[in-house]
Amino acid sequence: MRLENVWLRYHRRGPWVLRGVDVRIGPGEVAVVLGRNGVGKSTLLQVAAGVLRPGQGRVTDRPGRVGWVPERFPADQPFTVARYLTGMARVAGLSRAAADDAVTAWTDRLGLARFRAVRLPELSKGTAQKVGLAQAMLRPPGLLVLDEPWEGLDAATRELVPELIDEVLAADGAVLVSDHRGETIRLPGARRWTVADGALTEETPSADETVAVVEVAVPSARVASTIARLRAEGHQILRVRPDTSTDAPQPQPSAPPAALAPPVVGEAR
Ligand SMILES: Nc1ncnc2c1ncn2[C@@H]1O[C@H](COP(=O)(O)OP(=O)(O)OP(=O)(O)O)[C@@H](O)[C@H]1O
Repeated sequence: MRLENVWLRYHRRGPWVLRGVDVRIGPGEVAVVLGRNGVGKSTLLQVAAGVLRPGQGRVTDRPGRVGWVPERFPADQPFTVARYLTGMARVAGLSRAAADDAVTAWTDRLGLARFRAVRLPELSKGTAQKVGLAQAMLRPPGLLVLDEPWEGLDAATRELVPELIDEVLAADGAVLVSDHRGETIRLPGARRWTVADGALTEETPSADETVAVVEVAVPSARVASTIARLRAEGHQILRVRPDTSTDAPQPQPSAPPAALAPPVVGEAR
């Protein structure tokens, strides 16, 4: 997909928010959009997603299926979670049966199962954000656009966001994500676009930004505190999984101590 000389302003005589943005993103690529508050990150994402049309310039080769997660999910709609998501799945072109399956799968995965019969306006902000995330993923998108997706989410769902991004990339989709909390700073392989004064510049990655994934094992009781400490040190938590080796025969006394520790925390720097 390419944004070609894109200019955008919200009012006829208003200031230009985007001034001649020219950028391209390909299948399997993720770009993090950075910049100070009010600089135009959301505006850029909305142009990319097709929510806003540029005043001048154009967007070409946008994938057919776009998943758009706005900064604030518009929860002021008179539907239950299940009705809303099923409707969105149908709009995305799924058959009734496939829509039902997708809604079940995504509400389960995002911890929304017990909210299926709850009306959108009654949801907390974080739960509504999860519905926004589910809605974008019901049908695998060729372009996933996430505007500050970590805002208001609980810790477990925040962990899931990089996983969802990876899944879209693995299926050759492209992902754009804005971030003012620095959560994506170590999204492995992400391009970094900075918006300032209406223009977009791309940082060229330097060699010391390459990442490695390190698995560490900690006692179950210390998982939460370890995650908090690693995050505070600027590491990205990729996933937390139980240690399956506890199902295996007991290790011999000579086995390394790591084999005895139950859960494993994966992290990258
Ligand atoms: N619907 C709108 N009508 C008029 N002006 C708008 C509208 N939406 C955004 N703007 C203005 O456009 C500029 C860019 O806003 P935008 O939301 O894209 O910035 P942002 O970088 O995403 O900010 P934040 O980090 O606070 O979300 C701001 O000056 C904002 O006030």
